[in-house]
Amino acid sequence: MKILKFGGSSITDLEKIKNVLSIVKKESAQGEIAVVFSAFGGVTEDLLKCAELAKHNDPNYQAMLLAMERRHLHLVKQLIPVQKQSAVLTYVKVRFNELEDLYHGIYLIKEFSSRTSDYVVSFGERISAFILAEALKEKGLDTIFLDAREVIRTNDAFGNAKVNFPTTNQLIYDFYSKNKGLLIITGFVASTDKGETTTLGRSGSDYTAAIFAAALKAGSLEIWTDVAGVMTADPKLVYSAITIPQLSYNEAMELSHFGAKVVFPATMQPAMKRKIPIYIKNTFQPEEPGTLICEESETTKLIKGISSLSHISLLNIQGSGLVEVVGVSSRVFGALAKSHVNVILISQASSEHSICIAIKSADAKKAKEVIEQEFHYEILAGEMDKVVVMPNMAVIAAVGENMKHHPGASGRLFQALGRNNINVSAIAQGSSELNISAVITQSDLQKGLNALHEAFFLSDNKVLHIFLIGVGLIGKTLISMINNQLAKLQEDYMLDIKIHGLANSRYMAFDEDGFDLSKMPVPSEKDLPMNLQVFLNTMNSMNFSNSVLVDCTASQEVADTYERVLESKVAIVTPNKKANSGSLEKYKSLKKLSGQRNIKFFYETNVAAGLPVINTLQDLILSGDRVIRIEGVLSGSMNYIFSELSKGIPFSSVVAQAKEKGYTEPDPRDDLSGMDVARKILILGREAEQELHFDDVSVQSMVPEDCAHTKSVEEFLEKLKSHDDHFKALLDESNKKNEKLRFMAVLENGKATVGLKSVNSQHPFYSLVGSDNMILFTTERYHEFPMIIRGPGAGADVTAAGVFADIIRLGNYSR
Ligand SMILES: NC(=O)C1=CN([C@@H]2O[C@H](COP(=O)(O)OP(=O)(O)OC[C@H]3O[C@@H](n4cnc5c(N)ncnc54)[C@H](O)[C@@H]3O)[C@@H](O)[C@H]2O)C=CC1
Ligand SMILES: N[C@@H](CC=O)C(=O)O
Ligand code: NA
Repeated sequence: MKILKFGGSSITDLEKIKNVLSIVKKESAQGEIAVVFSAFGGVTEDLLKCAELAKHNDPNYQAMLLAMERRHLHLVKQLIPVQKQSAVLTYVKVRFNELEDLYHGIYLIKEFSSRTSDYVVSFGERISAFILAEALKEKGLDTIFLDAREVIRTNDAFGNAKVNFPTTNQLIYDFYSKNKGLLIITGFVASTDKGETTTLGRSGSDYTAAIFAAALKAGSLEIWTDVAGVMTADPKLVYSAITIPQLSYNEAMELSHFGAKVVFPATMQPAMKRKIPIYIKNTFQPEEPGTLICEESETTKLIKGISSLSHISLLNIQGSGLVEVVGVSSRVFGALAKSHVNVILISQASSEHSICIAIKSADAKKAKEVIEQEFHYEILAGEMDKVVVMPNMAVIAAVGENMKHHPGASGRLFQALGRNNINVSAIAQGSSELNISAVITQSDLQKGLNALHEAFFLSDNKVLHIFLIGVGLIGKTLISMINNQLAKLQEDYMLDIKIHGLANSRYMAFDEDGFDLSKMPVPSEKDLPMNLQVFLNTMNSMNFSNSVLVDCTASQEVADTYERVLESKVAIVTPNKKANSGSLEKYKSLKKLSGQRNIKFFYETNVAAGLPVINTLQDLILSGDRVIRIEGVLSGSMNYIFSELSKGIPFSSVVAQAKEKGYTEPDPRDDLSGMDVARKILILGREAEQELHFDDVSVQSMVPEDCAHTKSVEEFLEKLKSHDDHFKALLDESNKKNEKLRFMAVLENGKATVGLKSVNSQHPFYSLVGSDNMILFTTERYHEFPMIIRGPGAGADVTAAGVFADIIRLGNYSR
């Protein structure tokens, strides 16, 4: 024998009802069953609303009642063939006539007691189960309608009546023995010894089903609902939440305490007592296994689920008067109990100097008052401080019996929170080891849930969640590099990378599951118009742990958001130089923010693309070296341009080629004007801990005066042609001396110069070719001979690879 229960959400309309009827038919073919039904979706609420209207003398209750009646009559007509409808229609009509009388009474005396309320709402189940029993007959099933008021006996605590189990069990058994057929039972309703109607409280239909399962010693109990079982976390907050295959009764209790609303285990007690397995099944995906709740569940996972409670306040009670004084906690909890404040979590360290208590925020003011009252004299005497209230907190909890046998659960939990920069304000774990709870700020809750979910449930891989602004040359190359390398990273490095947000200057797109990178997802008109604020808000609202903003634009506007991004605990990786080469204050403040909050900000490609320049310099400084002089060819495009020029190609053509090859900035005037190199030497100087401002850099521009204000890049390149001779003359002059033209930067004594030089064959820059960069660091340690870094310093591949390497490096710091 198996008991099935269908809630209101499974029977809201004709289509859903038909689906339920076929599930019942199928199940009944496989063995003996009995079925408990709730009222049709929304009916209980409507019955109550109607009563409220009547009680407030609002005649509109009549129209509402009529609508309810029509809804039920209509369902009868749709479910039962015409020739058999009349008896069922009569049953429904008689019930609604009774209801009409009842409401009229409420309307007249303007009173709606809990006794009347139970009677009124009982009509919902009584009508739905009756109609469904008749409809099932049409499917060839031999059903027997059972109004549970006949068999479930309770006291007269209306609204939440207590069951008299000995009598109830006997009555159920007797009814079952005398009536052979498929029992269709009204959920939720019961009656007193005197025959007054009562109801069984929250999730009462589940309770009815559990009572029947216990009384009939059922082999199992199935709760059919509109979700796929109990999930590992709230799927509204954790997109990757999955169904938990098995839970023990204890685990189900713990999870439900924290608001997993699928089952309310108190209602399952009768079944649990008899160790009857309970299945939570999805009416709309009946083939899915759902969740099994039983005495001892199996699992390979360390925990079963992650849960949370919002709107919590922490009270901190502390002072020297607490230490080694017997009875303090009894007084604290006594005072709270007297004023009906429920304590959710308690934590006291062995120093006994403070007691920390989590309660509902709604109780915080009252709790502070009563505790301060209780300790009035201690506070006056300075032995105890006033109670400190921390509002806007949440409790996050990992639940599972397996923690008992395996060390490391709490380590994993706190590591995941810590790596995501989530501060833990209080901790509690009972010796049952069924639950570890941490109190965190409410605004960190979603991120915390996701961090824990990743840490405990997803593969053991770390996942970086990327939001990429700038899907241009570098951005696209990066996407395809990640795509090519993903499998290897997942396998060998246990790192997974997902891109959830993409934007160029016109459009943006999001994907909670992560874009399919093999399809080169470039945002277009089918997506959303780009709006930077909306992009960042969406990124924050997705609230992934290990989120990274990758900025592959050259945009000042995007760079200006970095502080806000870091503040929202999202790491940044970027080749965009605008943030680090702006004001010195801005540069310092970003570094400080990233350092203090431990949110990474990586920008290796700001200088010399993928060449390890920034990291090397940072290592030198961190290990105590001091930079004396930096000399560099820092522009791949400029090196290419002057190298190619020497082959006799006109200047304007080589500039166009450099752009074509992806060496230049989005606007090549940024390279030719020396601005790009100026930015780079400024960044290097600042990385070398020098207080450099833009004014400290003198720049020689290669942009002819009349080309400077051209409106477009095309117009600029066109106009540049008229200056080819000028550049040819510069080249000839250098050639005459057997020298080469190099666009270089030098930083020494707090001043930098950027410009074109002619260098002889002795100079290290003489041998550079193509898009090469070369950087010479003369430092206290590298004094006699400088440290030299050389190689291609511009281009899509070497830049995207550098950005990619920064992203991978981030993986080392995340969980
Ligand atoms: N090309 C290279 O060799 C190197 C480039 N970089 C840097 O990489 C960055 C990207 O360069 P490329 O990919 O070559 O440029 P690109 O012009 O090909 O791509 C830039 C992308 O950013 C988008 N964009 C611009 N402003 C935006 C905004 N406000 N909001 C959203 N999207 C915006 C554009 O629509 C475009 O998709 C630049 O900062 C550049 O300095 C750094 C090292 C080397
Ligand atoms: N335009 C730059 C590219 C990298 O910053 C260059 O030419 O070096
Ligand atoms: Na670099």
